[in-house]
Amino acid sequence: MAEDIQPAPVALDMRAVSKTWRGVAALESVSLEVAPGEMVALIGPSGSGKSTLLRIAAGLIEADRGSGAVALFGRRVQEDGRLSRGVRRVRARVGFIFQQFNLVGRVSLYANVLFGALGQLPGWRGALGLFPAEVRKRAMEALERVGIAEHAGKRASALSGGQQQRGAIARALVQRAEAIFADEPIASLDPVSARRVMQLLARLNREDAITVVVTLHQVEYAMKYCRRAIALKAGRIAYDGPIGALTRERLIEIYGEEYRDVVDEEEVRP
Ligand SMILES: Nc1ncnc2c1ncn2[C@@H]1O[C@H](COP(=O)(O)OP(=O)(O)OP(=O)(O)O)[C@@H](O)[C@H]1O
Repeated sequence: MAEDIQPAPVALDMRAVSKTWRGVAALESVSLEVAPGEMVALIGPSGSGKSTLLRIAAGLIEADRGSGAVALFGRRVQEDGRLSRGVRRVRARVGFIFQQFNLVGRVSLYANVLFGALGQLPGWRGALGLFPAEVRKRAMEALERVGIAEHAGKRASALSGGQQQRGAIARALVQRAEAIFADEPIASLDPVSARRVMQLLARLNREDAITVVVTLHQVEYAMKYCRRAIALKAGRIAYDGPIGALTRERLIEIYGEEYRDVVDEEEVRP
């Protein structure tokens, strides 16, 4: 008898998700799917709901009661505004990267990267800092991969923003994250560091098939590194499709009339 072939579960599946903060709607019935191995830019004006969406997707916050289900790799994260009981296990499959790097400043970069493996160890080993040799080897390999191994022994707080951000990505590698959700990872970085971080995310997506969802303020970066864009406007999906089809007029619809001036100014620059 032929075996049933199960389709691979989608990496992120959100159904009719709404979120209201003290009476203000941040997300209104948002539904989307991200396939494993995609690299998706989440764009839209300030306050359009990008961070809220990413946090709900990772199970860091609960959606409103009455919302549909959110699943990662076929596992329930939350439904009807309640986190599922297994949410920690599901969350462990996602590396979350924040604008402000989120490393522990007073310990070494190396220790921060090791922390990525905490979920894989029995609690007491992690608490005592007893990381097996194999994990320590993986931590150094991850630091080499992101190009900052020579800084391993430095306190995280002594590193530049770009180095800290690459450290956060190395931590996600040690975590063996299957997806990386990056919330404005380059907003605090200079253009050279920003490019490095985006190149790194694109490389991990390409070489390791890590699913990447990245919120970006700069549309140019989205165009350069992502094939698909999801645009939010006032908590609703205003665009979901190939980045190449995001025309100037569509962008003006998303960002408002003033965006026309931004584009025009850029066009007349020598
Ligand atoms: N913790 C919170 N408490 C109250 N309101 C919040 C909270 N977080 C977000 N909001 C509100 O929800 C809406 C969406 O915010 P969100 O941060 O998700 O947007 P965003 O698109 O990520 O914005 P930005 O690009 O400026 O980071 C905004 O009106 C914001 O003020």
